[in-house]
Amino acid sequence: MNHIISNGEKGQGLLVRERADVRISGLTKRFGDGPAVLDHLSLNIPAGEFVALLGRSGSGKSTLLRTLAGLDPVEYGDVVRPTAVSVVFQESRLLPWRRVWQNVVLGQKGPEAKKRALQVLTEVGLVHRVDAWPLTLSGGEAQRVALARALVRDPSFLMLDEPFAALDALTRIQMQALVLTLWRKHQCTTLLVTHDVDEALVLADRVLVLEHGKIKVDLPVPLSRPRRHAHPVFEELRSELLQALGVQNS
Ligand SMILES: Nc1ncnc2c1ncn2[C@@H]1O[C@H](COP(=O)(O)OP(=O)(O)OP(=O)(O)O)[C@@H](O)[C@H]1O
Repeated sequence: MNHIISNGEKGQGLLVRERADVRISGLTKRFGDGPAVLDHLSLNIPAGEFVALLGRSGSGKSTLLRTLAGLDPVEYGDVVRPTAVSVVFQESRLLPWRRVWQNVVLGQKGPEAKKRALQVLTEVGLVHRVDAWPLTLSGGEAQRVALARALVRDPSFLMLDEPFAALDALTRIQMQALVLTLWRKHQCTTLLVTHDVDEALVLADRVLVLEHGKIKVDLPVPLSRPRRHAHPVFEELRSELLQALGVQNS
């Protein structure tokens, strides 16, 4: 059943429904009297697609994601997205006074909840830390718990806001591989916000660049996975994206 969460002054606002595709049309967002951060932005993400969103700092990536998640209101325009969504942020946002498994199934108690936590913690390779306290986890482990907490809700739309930005290079590569495995298994529509062009090209079916409140570049990645950085098409796409971001390609 469709359910309108917030009625826009113009457009329908945010509409949630069972289907797993995402449709955005004419989305406009400004803070106070400032310029439009999102300016009549339109975008469709078919069910199951993995999309990466790049853009310079301050270009509105997090604002778009927060709006899709329902954390910021839709004031102008229409957003239609699946009911079941999960978001993973750069920081794991775990409650330090709850054990790992309790953080995963926040609010649920009893043996069934713990069993479910064990299932998803196994998927993210962290079942051995099920009873640990968050403060004893490494940064990578904490993000695995955040991923498990996202998965436990069985999302049909998964949003990742620079989830690996604070991790070292090796851990980031391991986490990228994990995200691909989880995406394949769960087949959820996925939107990854990142600053890392190579990360976008390794993971996504399609890479977007946000600029002046609009999608400036919408680039399909016609490469099978696993992807090699040295592949000529990979290098071509990297150059194109770096140019779009105004970065010199050395
Ligand atoms: N709550 C807010 N109040 C006022 N301005 C805001 C608010 N949130 C974001 N902005 C402004 O909106 C613009 C876009 O911010 P946003 O965080 O979406 O960009 P971003 O592309 O995610 O940046 P970064 O890559 O640095 O994380 C920025 O100019 C920011 O200052």
